[in-house]
Amino acid sequence: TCDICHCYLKSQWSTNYNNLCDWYTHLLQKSPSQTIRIHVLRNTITANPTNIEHILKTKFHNYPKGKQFSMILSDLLGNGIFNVDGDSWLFQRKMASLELGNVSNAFADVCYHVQSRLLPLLSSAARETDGGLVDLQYVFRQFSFEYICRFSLGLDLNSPELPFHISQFSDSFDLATTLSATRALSASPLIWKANRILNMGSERKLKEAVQNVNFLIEQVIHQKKKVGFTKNQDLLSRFMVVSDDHTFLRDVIIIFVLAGRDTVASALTSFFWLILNHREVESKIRLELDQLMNENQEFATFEQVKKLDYLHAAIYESMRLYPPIQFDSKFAVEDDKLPDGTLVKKGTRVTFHPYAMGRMETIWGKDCKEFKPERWLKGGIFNQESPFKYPVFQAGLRACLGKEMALMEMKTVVLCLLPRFSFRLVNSDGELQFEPALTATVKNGLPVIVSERSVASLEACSRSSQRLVLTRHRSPSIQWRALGSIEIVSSKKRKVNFLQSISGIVKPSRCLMNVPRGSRCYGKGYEMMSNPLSSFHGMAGISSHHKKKKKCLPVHVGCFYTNVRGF
Ligand code: HEM
Repeated sequence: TCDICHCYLKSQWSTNYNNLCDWYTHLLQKSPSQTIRIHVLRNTITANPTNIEHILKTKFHNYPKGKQFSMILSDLLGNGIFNVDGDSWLFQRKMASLELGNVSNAFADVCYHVQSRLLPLLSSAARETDGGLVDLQYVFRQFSFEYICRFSLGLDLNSPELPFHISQFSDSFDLATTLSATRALSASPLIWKANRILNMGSERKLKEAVQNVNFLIEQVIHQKKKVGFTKNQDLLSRFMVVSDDHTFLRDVIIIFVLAGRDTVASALTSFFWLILNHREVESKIRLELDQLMNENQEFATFEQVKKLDYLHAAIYESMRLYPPIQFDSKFAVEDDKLPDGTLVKKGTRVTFHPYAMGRMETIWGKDCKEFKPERWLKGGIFNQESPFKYPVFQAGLRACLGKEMALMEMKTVVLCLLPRFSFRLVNSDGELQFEPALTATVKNGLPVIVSERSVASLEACSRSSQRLVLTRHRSPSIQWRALGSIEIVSSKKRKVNFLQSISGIVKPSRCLMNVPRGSRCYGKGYEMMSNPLSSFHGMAGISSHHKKKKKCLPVHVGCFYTNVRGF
């Protein structure tokens, strides 16, 4: 008799929505209590922050992960922290939080990893004529997998002594997570359980993949025992000091690989998709970095990274709209009543939905669907919201332990990539669509054209409708050559042809940039449009006035600049 259940059972939702999350979002937006119930799934789904505080904090002990969840992932995750409740969870949490507390140590490692793996990979792609085609989602998955292997297993992927090729591990790991996730999609748990007993179909493949993963981790443990591990900084070595139980060690490590890999890659993928669709945000990030770093500094320091409020806000904002873990469930131990009056029966499931929550007007206001990092800033400083409004890292006693590390890792990647490369989306239309997986995975990846900024830059402005901010580069004097002339459109939308308006040297306090000698630019807020006519040379830089005021200068540029050095 329930319309929602009817629609669910007949999959009628799929005529209007690309995925289940969007349909749930629609239902939650319509619900006065921001809570719905799918009776046939015995599932209460909520996007109500007060309910979430109740589930994750006030009544934490009534809402453990539950057997249903741990059974689905038990073959891969064993008794690792994700998959257990009670004392075993508490012990692992204490141990792991010691390890994850020291983000500044991890920063050095992330930098090393970005420089030795990520930058060379993108540079080689960018060297292709007209830029190289790369799938950023794939690149980020590889990067975060390799980094988390370094962090948790201590594997140096540049070392000739690596006990196996990293792709062996990542392929088996991928297969095992995908097949575990598909268990949750089967109509009844009895189906996959029967297949497991009979060792058939995807269950047979899952068993083989898990055996491979176990074998490879076992090899690492053996190698560590051979060469010694007490002085090592990685997570496995730390746990090996307190335990010799290989199954326990394996379970601990697997969780970290899972927790730290796909989440970060997913967050980076949607972040890049968003900023490449919102060039003004990308430009503000570049500007913020530029203002912070010294003239000849190659990479930001840890202390500098902590000061990047705008970037921090942009990352939070992108995960508000695209949380890597779109929803999460618990199972009620006893009957309960949520603060909004919804009754929850013992043994049933309660799901909270960060993806839907990011789209709720009741939480974020009328502009909730817009990508606006500014909503996180007060007077230019990042302003934290309640984690129950934003449970992207979960909240309460079981909140994500790797949050700080993940944020630092993401920021480091963004800071290293943006000044060096330009990215252009291959498919810039439409919304992101996701595949069914444990963490949000973009369907068909994120193909982009990457080119090195020092060679051909400002390519962002190839479409006249795009906005960008020209920022001062760190090198002291920048020679640049732009092909095409520029037309300035005043704030009154009166077009002034750039070449016609040549009449003296620009005043530094009022200009967009020091344009060719004799050219004139007007005050802030003017927009420029292209009109390919001729080429000119000059020095580029943002005026000290704007730098001091930390103001961004929005411009429209419609031409392709080539041979721009220094931007
Ligand atoms: C953007 C990146 C990340 C996001 C969005 C994220 C989100 C989450 C969420 C939602 C949970 C709760 C899962 C549940 O209990 O069902 C969680 C737990 C956890 N995360 Fe993260 N995570 C991220 C990155 C990381 C990283 C990099 C690490 C470690 C290297 C990590 C380590 C953990 C651990 C150990 C837990 C289990 C905590 C517990 O059960 O007490 N996470 N994370």
